[in-house]
This record gives sequence, structure tokens and C-alpha cells, in this order.
Amino acid sequence: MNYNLSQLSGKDEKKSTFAVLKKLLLLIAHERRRLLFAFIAMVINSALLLLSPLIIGHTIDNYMTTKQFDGVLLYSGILLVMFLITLFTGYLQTKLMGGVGQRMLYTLRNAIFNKLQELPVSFFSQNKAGDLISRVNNDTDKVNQFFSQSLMQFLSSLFTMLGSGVFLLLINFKLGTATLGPAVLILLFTVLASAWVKRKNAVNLKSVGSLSAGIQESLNNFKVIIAFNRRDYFRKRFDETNQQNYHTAIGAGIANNIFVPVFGLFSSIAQLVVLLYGIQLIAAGEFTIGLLISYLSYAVTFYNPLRQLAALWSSLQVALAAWDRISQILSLENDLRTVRDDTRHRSDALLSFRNVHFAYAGGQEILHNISFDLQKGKTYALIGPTGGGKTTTASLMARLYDATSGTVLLDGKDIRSFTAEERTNRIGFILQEPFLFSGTVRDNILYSNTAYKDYTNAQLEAVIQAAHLEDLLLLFDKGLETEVSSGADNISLGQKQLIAFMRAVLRNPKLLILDEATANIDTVTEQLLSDILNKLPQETTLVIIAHRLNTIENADEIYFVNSGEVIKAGTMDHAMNMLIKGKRSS
Ligand SMILES: Nc1ncnc2c1ncn2[C@@H]1O[C@H](COP(=O)(O)OP(=O)(O)OP(=O)(O)O)[C@@H](O)[C@H]1O
Repeated sequence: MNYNLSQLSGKDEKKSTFAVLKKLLLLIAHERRRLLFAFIAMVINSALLLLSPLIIGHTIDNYMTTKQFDGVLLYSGILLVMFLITLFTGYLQTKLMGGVGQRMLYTLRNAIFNKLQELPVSFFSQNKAGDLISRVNNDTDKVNQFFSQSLMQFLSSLFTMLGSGVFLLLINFKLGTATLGPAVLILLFTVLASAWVKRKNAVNLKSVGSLSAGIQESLNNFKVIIAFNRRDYFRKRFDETNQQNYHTAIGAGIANNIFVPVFGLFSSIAQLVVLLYGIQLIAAGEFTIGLLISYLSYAVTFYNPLRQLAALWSSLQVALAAWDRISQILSLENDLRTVRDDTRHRSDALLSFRNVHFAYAGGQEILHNISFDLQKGKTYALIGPTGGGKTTTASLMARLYDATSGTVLLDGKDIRSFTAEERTNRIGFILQEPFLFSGTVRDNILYSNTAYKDYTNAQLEAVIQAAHLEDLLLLFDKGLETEVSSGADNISLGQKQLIAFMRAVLRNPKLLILDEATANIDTVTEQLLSDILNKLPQETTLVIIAHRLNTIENADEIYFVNSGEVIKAGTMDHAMNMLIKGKRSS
């Protein structure tokens, strides 16, 4: 399946702004109580702001012009109290919405991270880790910013604007219509420009992802970069990506700010209309000065929020573009689903390949029509030239990928009919590049092994002894409590392989696959591992992939893997010949 996010479009990408906004609001639907309080605070805030021009007009017409300063003082006091209340309701709104936004951010990040945990290996090989990190960290924050900072402001601006609009029309319908005229043009402009603004932001977010991927790649490979003196190359590469990001950010910035001057222009035109038309009405005796001042204030309270809406609209477009990138991941499904298998397969082997074909997504076929059986308790070796397909064959045995066609049987049943837990309990896979997590050796060898989770170190050491692994543990300074740092740079590659080995053996799998698992281990320790393998329960089936032929001399069967074929190699000498010929021809 194609999991390449840069080639996929999310389900929401083509939907209208309001359809996606509705979906985004569902993310905070469970916060109804807080949203209600924030909404009430917003309504009080906006209502008080709406009332103030009316009070000012009333004070001017009834108390200022008649020089009744007691009244002026009284209404000034009322206005001050109103402003203090708006201060409090504004604070309440920010506090409540800040919490809503942060909780939404928390939930969203968890949702993406959990989805990432569900997705198959092919998803990770088709996407760059840095870009995924940027989606989890940066894009979710853009959505949060909209909710925590903009949503209530957005509603408040809308509310104030509508209220002012109503007042403008009620005070004088003709003047009101003339004042609101430019707003219609603004609306038209917004509708036309929004898709373009969102697109500019999507390009920018993508380039932030590339930037993050570039940083991640160079940090992960810093040793190679230093050893090969490639710092200048990476500096140049980073500079190019950074420059690209700079240009897309400028593009997005221009797009995001386009609304502000346009809205500003139309709002100034509207105020000019009010002034000119209003003065005419006063001259005709149809209007008072106080009313004109109130009117101008309403025009300001109508157009100011509109200006704010311009900035908020951009923030919404950024959030929508970020949401597209997030929803791309959330809408993915693992194509390695558990399926029912009602077919009666005739097989007493532990694992069988039946006419298996396999190709990586978008690539050429790597395995052509492969069939073989792995019997219980036997040891198999896979040999072949580099790139011949050994790891791919082993990955299909462990169902890291599904066959493109044909069937892999485990215990006589389609391997796809086992749940991930059932399968991993049966199959232990020691990868070519073992990965360790930050923690101790104990944490790492018990990774995904619940059987000994609550054991004390002494109990665990007894289990390790029973599995004949105690000599391996001695190779770590502080035994089970030896610290392993993130990326595990404080221990050698060989030690990493030993931990991976203990991790797999302690699970007591029916099938143990070792992919070049002893490549970085000295010959004495390798002998130790070989002894441990000989003492595994009799029914354990072993698959060993190795370039060093001494590692596989005890194999019951040797398979030669090359050019899409997996064929029995017979004796060790014959296998050697095939390998030499294979290497020559490849
Ligand atoms: N994730 C992947 N996506 C696309 N192609 C891949 C992927 N992994 C391996 N390949 C290709 O599949 C072919 C077989 O690779 P594989 O790793 O199975 O070989 P191998 O025999 O295990 O090699 P080695 O001895 O070097 O480990 C190679 O041509 C390789 O380029």
C-alpha cells in the first residue's frame, strides 16, 4: 500500500472551510461546559462594548451639551465599571479557551502518536521521521493556537460586528446600508482569497516538515558526517532547505497578511461614507452630533472586529492546512489487518511459504513465487549475496509485510489470521540493527514481555539462568541495572545485539529469526550464543541469516536467496559454491 504522505491527500483536503471547521469543533465538543462559560463571558464582553457608544452618544446629547456635569460624571462611572467587567470577562475567556486548546493539543498529539504506533513498517520506510515529528509537534500546535487564541476572539468579533450592524441599520437605515456596503465587498474578497491563503500555508508547513527531516537526518548520522568530513555538504543542504522554508514562510506571511490591509481600506472607506453622509444629514436637521459620534463609534465597532477577523481568518487557514496534514495520518489504516482464515491448509510445518510473491510499495518484485516449509525444531540458514532478499524473506516470515500474492502459513494457518500479540508471542525476530530504548538493560530485555514484568531482579536473574543467558548478562557492568541511553550510544553495537538476543530468547518463541545477529560480536561471545542456541527448547525452529559461514555450519537446511528465488542449497560445500557464483553474477 502507498503510505507516502507527500503523495496522499487527506479526506478533508477538498472539503469547504466550514465543513472542516465543523469537524475541528468536534475535537472540543466534550468541553461543552467550559465552552459555554467562555461563550457567556464573550457575549457579556461584546454586549458591553456594543453598549458603550450608545451611552457616550446619550451623555453628549443629554448632559454635555446642557452642561450637566453630574450626569457626565455618573455615566463616566458607569462606563468605567463596564470597562472593568470587560477586562474580567476577557481574562476569563482567555483562561478557559487556553485550557480547552491545551487539552485539545494533548488529545490530538496522543491520537496521532497512537495512530503511528498502529501503522505498519512500510509506512515508516516511506516517510521521513523528521516530517512526522513536525506533524506531531508543530502542526498540532497550529490547530491549538486557533482554538486557544482565535476561536473566541473570532466569535466575539462576529458577535460585535453583527450587533453593531443591527444598531447601524436601526439608527438610520439608509446611512446604515451605505456604511455596510464595503463589508459585502470584503466578504467577497475573503471567499475568493481563502483557498489561496490555505494553499500557501500548506506549502509552508510542508517545508517546515522538510526542515525538521533534514535536521533529524544529520543529527542521526552525525558520526558519519564528521568521519567523512561532510559537514560542509550538510551545511549547504540545510541552507538550501532553510532558504526554501524562508521563501515559503514569506509567501505564507504575505498571504496571511493580505486580509488586513484590504479590510483596513474598506473600513476607512466606510467611515468616510458615514462622515460625509452624516454631516449632510445633520445639515438637513435629520441627525444630531451625539448620534453621529455614536454612529461613527458603531462603524468602528463594526469594522474593527472585521479587521481582527482578517487576522483570525488567516489563523483559521493555517489551522486548516495543519489539520489536513494531521488528518492525512489519522485517516490511514494499517493494511496488515487480521483476517479470518477458514481454509483447510494441509501443513504440519511450523511456517510455510506457498507461492509467495513480494514487491515493496512502488518497487520491482523482490520475491518470485517462493514455496518452502520450515519444520518444528529445525535450524535453517539463509545465505546469499548482499541485496539478494534474505531480510525481505525473514520480514515476511514475521509479517512485517504481507505477501503481494501467495500465502504464508504459521502453524498451518494463514499468518494474517493471527493477532499481532499471538504472532509476536510465536515469533522472535532479532533485527540487523537492534534498537534499544532509554532505560536499563532490564527494561530493554523485558520490552513487550509481560510474563516477567513484575519480577524482582533476583527472580528475573533466575529466569535468565534457566534460559542459559547468565553469561551474557555478565558482559554488562551493572547487570540488569546497566543504563542504556537514548540511541544507546553508551554501549557497543555487539552489546546491543546481545540485549536484542536476550529479549527474543526470553519470550520463548516457537520461531526465532536471527538476521545478522552475530555480525558485530567477537568469536568468543559468538560461541557463547551458539551454545545458548543449542540449549533452546528442542521444538524451537531457528532461522539464521549470516554472511559468516561458520555461524551456520550446524544448520539442518541451507537456503540460498538471490534474484527473487529461495532455493535449497544442500550441503555446506554446495552452498559455498552457490554463494561464490551468486556473488560473481550479482
Ligand atoms: N524498505 C524497502 N523498500 C524498498 N526496497 C527495499 C526495502 N528494503 C529492501 N529493499 C530492496 O529489496 C532488495 C532485497 O533487500 P534485502 O534487504 O532483503 O537483502 P538482503 O539479502 O537481506 O541484503 P543484506 O545481506 O545486505 O542484508 C534490495 O534490492 C533492496 O534494495
